[in-house]
Amino acid sequence: MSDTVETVARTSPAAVIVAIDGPSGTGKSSTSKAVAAALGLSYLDTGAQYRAITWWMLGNGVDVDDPAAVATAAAKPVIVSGTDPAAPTITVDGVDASGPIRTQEVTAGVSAVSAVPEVRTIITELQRSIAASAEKGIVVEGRDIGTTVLPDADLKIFLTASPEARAARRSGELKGVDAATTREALIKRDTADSNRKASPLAKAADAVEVDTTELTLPQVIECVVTLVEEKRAAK
Ligand SMILES: Nc1ncnc2c1ncn2[C@@H]1O[C@H](COP(=O)(O)OP(=O)(O)OP(=O)(O)O)[C@@H](O)[C@H]1O
Ligand SMILES: Nc1ccn([C@H]2C[C@H](O)[C@@H](COP(=O)(O)O)O2)c(=O)n1
Repeated sequence: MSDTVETVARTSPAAVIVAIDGPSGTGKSSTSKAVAAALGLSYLDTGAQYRAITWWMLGNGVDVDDPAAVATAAAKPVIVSGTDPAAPTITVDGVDASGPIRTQEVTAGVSAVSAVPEVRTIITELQRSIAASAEKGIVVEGRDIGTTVLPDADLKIFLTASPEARAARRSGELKGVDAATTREALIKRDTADSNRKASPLAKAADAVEVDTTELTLPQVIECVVTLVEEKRAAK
């Protein structure tokens, strides 16, 4: 029996596992949190976990551009994710990391750290165990959830949006940073995440693709809630 089959078998039969993947700024976090809250499911932001391990590396003098050094240190930090969609949390060695993991320094280093296979093995194991303990089910968002972490998920969604739309959304958050700079930065990160060898950003063959370019956030949420409800009814 594969790890994933065990994961699904340990959750209640009514539990629904939803994988939401896609490039940066497509709306994964906003959508996943809202869908989980609306349906009483847990929520896991896997990008936050990769950011947390990157933050620890930076704070502990590990060169994030040295894959061997990152691999050697990968098992040292203890990362804990809280899965309440109304108040998701992330700690590293017991310290709240929710603010520091969003800095530019972490954003610039996270693609290199998350490309290291030893890092992915540890974080993937953690993600599967969190999904397995979500009694009512869970919405897990990231880059490789449908392809690698939870290939037997009940529903897989792949969100997309044009680079222009994604840059405009991010520029709205990052006051003072122009859309062209933001666009270049997110394309650079997507390219690195899509081209790494270890479980790259990719759409699973059985994922439903939702292009959010012309959709409002409430429209995307409604679309995904409907898809989850259909899956639940068919279980
Ligand atoms: N359909 C939409 N229309 C307009 N704005 C949106 C839409 N979806 C998300 N946003 C906004 O875009 C920004 C990025 O969304 P979000 O953080 O959910 O994306 P993400 O895919 O999780 O990004 P990342 O992978 O970089 O964490 C947020 O400010 C969010 O409110
Ligand atoms: N399943 C995942 C989730 C995230 N990553 C990496 C790649 C991203 O650039 C980075 C930060 O994610 P974000 O907070 O922007 O969603 O983490 C990954 O490799 N696999």
